[in-house]
Amino acid sequence: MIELNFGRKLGALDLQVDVTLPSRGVSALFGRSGAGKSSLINAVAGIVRPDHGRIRVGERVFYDHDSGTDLPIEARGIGYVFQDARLFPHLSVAGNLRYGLKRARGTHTVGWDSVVEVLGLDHLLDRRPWNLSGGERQRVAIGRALLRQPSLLLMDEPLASLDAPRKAEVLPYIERLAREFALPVLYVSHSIEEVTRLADHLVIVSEGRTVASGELSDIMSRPEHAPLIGRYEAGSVLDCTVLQHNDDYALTTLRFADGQLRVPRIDLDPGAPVRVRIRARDVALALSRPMDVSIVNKLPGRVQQITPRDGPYADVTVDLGSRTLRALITRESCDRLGLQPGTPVWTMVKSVALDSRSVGFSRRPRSASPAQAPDLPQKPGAPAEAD
Ligand SMILES: Nc1ncnc2c1ncn2[C@@H]1O[C@H](COP(=O)(O)OP(=O)(O)OP(=O)(O)O)[C@@H](O)[C@H]1O
Repeated sequence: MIELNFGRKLGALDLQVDVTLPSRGVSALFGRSGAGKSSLINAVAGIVRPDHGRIRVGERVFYDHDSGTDLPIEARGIGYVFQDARLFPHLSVAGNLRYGLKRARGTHTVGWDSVVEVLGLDHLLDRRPWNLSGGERQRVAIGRALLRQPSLLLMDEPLASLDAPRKAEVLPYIERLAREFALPVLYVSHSIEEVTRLADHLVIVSEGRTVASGELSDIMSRPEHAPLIGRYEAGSVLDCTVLQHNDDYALTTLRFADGQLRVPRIDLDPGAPVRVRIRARDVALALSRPMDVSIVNKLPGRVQQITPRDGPYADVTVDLGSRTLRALITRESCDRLGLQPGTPVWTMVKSVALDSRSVGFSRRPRSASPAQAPDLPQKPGAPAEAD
């Protein structure tokens, strides 16, 4: 585990961190600009020294105020990827990668060939940084950080300087590295779309404090976090697998623990793991099974919690069986339908709300590979397929 329990006053920022993170997979640090995310990972890297507390990564104590332990930056075995690639302009791509390898410490577990393959760098090795696109430069920077054989990879908004197409190009590489190399990644971002695609664990940072920490889908599903995530973007995250495609209608059916979802066609084989983010504002509720509506995704459940917001809206959390789905509806509709905790309802999600741009489908980095994808049982009472 990674134990981060420390504080530091930085100008007006009172950084107070208290979280335990898993020692594998991607832990995202999410929060608004100025929340303290960079300061937090800089303390882990040894660039910022805490005033008190403790930082431990696995068995290694990086910082412990009480015992006076404060490992120098070089001794921490950290890989760091910044917003800008910071490559050496006079070195080729291969030269930049070799620089990482030369500075490696400890056992070499990350090999040159696997880094080149996973990050798609083979055809770039002889090129100079000025000759690369922004996305390619970031892939080289990630490769260089990995070849240092880090015990922890820190990534501070690594896509922030890229335009949308370059972001889309680099994201699958980051997903893949988290799956292929068994090292923890701390990933700083203020983009919920990126976080949803990449993270296993989510930490919300607000005004210098770590205000929520837990499994991504759990933290995303809690209405109290909506103001921190952004009211427009807040919603639920469902881990699914591809069931089948309908080529005539260009649709794909996904399966998850509580039923199925039909979405615009996605180019993945049946069995492939996929993560779907469903915004609360895209979910409607009905008291009986809607028969004559165009919406194809209809899932039964029970109201679990109703959280009225200031203004016209209420957040309704619906228990689908083993997962929850959040709906944002008006308080007026809530009253008109007489919704209470326990009320049976049908949730409805338009397929067109689940396109890859607005939602972000993703191969899940840490789930089973397509060949091993679990054959999820159907919940009794769940519809045989999205109808
Ligand atoms: N050494 C310092 N002295 C004074 N103030 C500092 C120092 N370091 C950081 N701060 C302040 O702390 C606040 C948080 O900065 P930080 O970069 O950690 O936030 P962030 O969440 O990463 O934001 P962004 O996404 O914009 O990078 C900022 O207001 C910054 O000015």
